[in-house]
Amino acid sequence: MIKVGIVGGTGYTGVELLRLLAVHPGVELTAITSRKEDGLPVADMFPSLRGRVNLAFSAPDKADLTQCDVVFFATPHGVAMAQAPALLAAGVKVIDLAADFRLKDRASFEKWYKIEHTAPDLIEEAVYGLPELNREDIKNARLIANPGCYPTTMQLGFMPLLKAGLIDAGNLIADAKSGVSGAGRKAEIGTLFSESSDNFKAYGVAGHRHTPETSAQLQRFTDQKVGLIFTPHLVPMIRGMHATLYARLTKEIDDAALQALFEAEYADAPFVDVMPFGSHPETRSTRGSNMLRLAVHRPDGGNTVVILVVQDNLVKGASGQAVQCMNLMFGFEETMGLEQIALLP
Ligand SMILES: NC(=O)C1=CN([C@@H]2O[C@H](COP(=O)(O)OP(=O)(O)OC[C@H]3O[C@@H](n4cnc5c(N)ncnc54)[C@H](OP(=O)(O)O)[C@@H]3O)[C@@H](O)[C@H]2O)C=CC1
Ligand SMILES: CC(=O)N[C@@H](CCC(=O)OP(=O)(O)O)C(=O)O
Repeated sequence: MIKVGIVGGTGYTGVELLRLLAVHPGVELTAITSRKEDGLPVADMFPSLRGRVNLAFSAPDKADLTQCDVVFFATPHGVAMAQAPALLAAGVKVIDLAADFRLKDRASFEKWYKIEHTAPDLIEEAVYGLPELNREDIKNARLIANPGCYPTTMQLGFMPLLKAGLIDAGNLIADAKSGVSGAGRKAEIGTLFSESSDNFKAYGVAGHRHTPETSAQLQRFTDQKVGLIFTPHLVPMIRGMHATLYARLTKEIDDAALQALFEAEYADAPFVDVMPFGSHPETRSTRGSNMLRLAVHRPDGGNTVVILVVQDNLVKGASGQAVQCMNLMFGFEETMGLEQIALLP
């Protein structure tokens, strides 16, 4: 059994980590922090965890995280970078669900997140926690930068096409929609029921911080300069993400070969489901599960490939992916504790 701590246990990704880790056979939860709820039993705040999590929240300065084997940061950007150096020095592995270590270019991080990086020495060491791209590096990592939810869909959709040199890398388009839980549990006008229900809108069209994250990662797979237009939208559902990705083919390939390319790429990826060519994945087929499903399309047999990608933003888009990384880092089966089937209807 490994000892696990969670910083930020009261937020949406924090409680999702608790849901997954409470029944993970290789894990003992030993510390869960909250600045505001020090001393409150976790199950008093989240009755879904009654009888499963018997700990109380502790204030961050009271929790002895150095006793843990691994600490997850389910916190806003900037928290993990302040605490990771001391934890790593004490031999504790760190998985950050925020963006502190996702961008290798410090200037780009500071531009997009508008905070100074206080642990720049760790940026190079951090491993980007997308197992389908970095499985071997994750196994040996001490520090994981867990990907953003939108970047997971975009990378897993575009990567096989880029690797095969089939598309114009300079003209990638991603039109993506997120459920409201993607914005976290903090109070914000835009996520009020009366603002976000029965409504649909784009945001961040002029530039979103997930564009540089996705472009930088995809750049590893092509010699062409990656150019990505990414438009996020907020949809009136609680969980779920749907990305529609467009790419222009630059080489001849038939539909069967295109499908075979994706199937071969993800043959050993337990959480990527390549659906039949031309099918229409639904977000509800992933709700509460760590599966990402995708389907390849080619409208009118032309030279535009459309990839449809769905996932649960809180599971494969955040906490499930973080547990998948933990499994790899500690030699557990990659799927351990992550085999939930999506909730229907
Ligand atoms: N929601 C999603 O779908 C996804 C989120 N992410 C990322 O995961 C991280 C967490 O997101 P989410 O769970 O949605 O956020 P929430 O706003 O729901 O939760 C944030 C948590 O962090 C704690 N917290 C806030 N500030 C501090 C601080 N300075 N020090 C210690 N703890 C703090 C809060 O607890 P308290 O106030 O009780 O201390 C709370 O538990 C973010 O970086 C987000 O960008 C990534 C992918 C998807
Ligand atoms: C719906 C919504 O607001 N979503 C968030 C993304 C959540 C997320 O994944 O944040 P990080 O990857 O940066 O950690 C947003 O667009 O800012």
